[in-house]
Amino acid sequence: NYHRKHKILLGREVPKIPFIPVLWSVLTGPHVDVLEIIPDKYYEAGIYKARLGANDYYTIISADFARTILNEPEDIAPKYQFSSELPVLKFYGNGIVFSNGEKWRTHRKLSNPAFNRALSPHVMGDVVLNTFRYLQNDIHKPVDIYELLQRITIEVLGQVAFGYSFGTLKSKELPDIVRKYKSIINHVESYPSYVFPFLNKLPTKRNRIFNAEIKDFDKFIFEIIDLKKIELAKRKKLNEKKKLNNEELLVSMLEASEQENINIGPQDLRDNMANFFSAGNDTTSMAVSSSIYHLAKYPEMQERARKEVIKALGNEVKIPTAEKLKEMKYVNAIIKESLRKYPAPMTYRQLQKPTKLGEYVLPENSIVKVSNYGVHHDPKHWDDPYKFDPERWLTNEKRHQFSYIPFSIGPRNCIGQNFSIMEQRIILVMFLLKYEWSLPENSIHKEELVLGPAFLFRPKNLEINFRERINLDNKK
Ligand code: HEM
Repeated sequence: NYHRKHKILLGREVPKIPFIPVLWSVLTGPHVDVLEIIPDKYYEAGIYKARLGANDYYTIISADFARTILNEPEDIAPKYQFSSELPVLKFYGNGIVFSNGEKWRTHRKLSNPAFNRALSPHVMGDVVLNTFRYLQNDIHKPVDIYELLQRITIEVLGQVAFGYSFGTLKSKELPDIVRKYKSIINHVESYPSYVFPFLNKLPTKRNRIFNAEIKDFDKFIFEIIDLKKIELAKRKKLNEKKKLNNEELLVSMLEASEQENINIGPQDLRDNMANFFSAGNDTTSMAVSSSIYHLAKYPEMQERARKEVIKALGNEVKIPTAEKLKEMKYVNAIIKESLRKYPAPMTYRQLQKPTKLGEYVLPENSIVKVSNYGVHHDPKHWDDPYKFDPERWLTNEKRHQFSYIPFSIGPRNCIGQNFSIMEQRIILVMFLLKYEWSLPENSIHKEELVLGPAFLFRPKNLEINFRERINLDNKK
């Protein structure tokens, strides 16, 4: 009667995941929603819900439902607002990733010019060359590939975001600020802090360390912002023709704010730098880890990819051009397939109006997660969905536009997707030229990639054996 009186649509009951798997996932640290293998009954519905703490979370695994949610204007399906007590918001602040409304629109407007310009492969390529030097003396030992890729992506982001070299590839010892940053991210991803928010207020040792690390990270970013502002003002005063390198995200944002006459304060700049930094680091590291892992598991794919690279670039280690990178169809199919199997699973929205999804009606204020992982494994759109198969990208088969959404689609899609694709291509192509690689005999990943307990996908101690094909003087 209440529903009828208030003209609220009624829909079918959304299938619910039983409490035990949800609890298990919380205790063991989830990496994919709650379910790693999604039963067909949920695919028939295209949606399921799970109760965590005080809330029901609706998870969308159908391409059609994903289209409905992701195409909603950003004020109808805004990002879900986590409580500001949570470590995730203490680190991300009110930057582009979690803000909504006018704030988000301003962030996006000021960030667009930097991400829309054509990228040069040289900064990334130089970092990969430094990686080869870094690995040189230890190449006979197994390499923790995810850890190595984090070093690479952090170094690339430091240089591209604010023209700063962290020096992650100079020695095994990580620079102090990078160690703190990684420790911050570990805490941000700790699941109990979401389910039992009161834990974040307790004066525990971990909370104290976290707060101190955030303070140090902020100090570091604020100093860089000040430096760039001074440099920019100096150049303007001298009316220098030679501009600052506006390929750097920070400089580009400062310039865009002047041109658009929008005053962006240091806190907003800090928040956005922290957002670009963490949104672009572990995601890309995971994507390349998956490509390298699958090429280790399937040596015939590795050989085929290498042949393609050598045909395009010659049999020597060099930085590829952006045009050459696009030509390599098989390498690009591997990258696409890696992003299909292990996408970034975080897309939380809170509906501002009741929303109809097929036979279901989600009430106003529902918390909805579009599961890129779920959508990417729907047997309606993917044959043998759990199989790693780059071949599926080499046919002309037409697919539902929303069946493949590793970077999301719609107003809140990933602003760094071209950046990441370029980075993945450069790393993979240069590694294929420089090394051959395989899984160690006793690898726990022989059958399937074993994931660690984290919010984003992350391999568990993935070691790879590398063998040098060509040395740095291009001798075989
Ligand atoms: C393989 C690599 C990457 C993947 C899979 C990925 C995936 C995604 C996804 C799914 C979203 C939407 C999140 C949501 O709706 O809640 C997103 C947003 C975002 N990504 Fe990425 N991303 C990657 C790399 C990057 C890089 C390299 C950067 C920056 C340097 C970046 C910056 C961002 C930002 C700033 C947003 C928020 C955009 C907005 O809300 O307007 N990402 N990303």
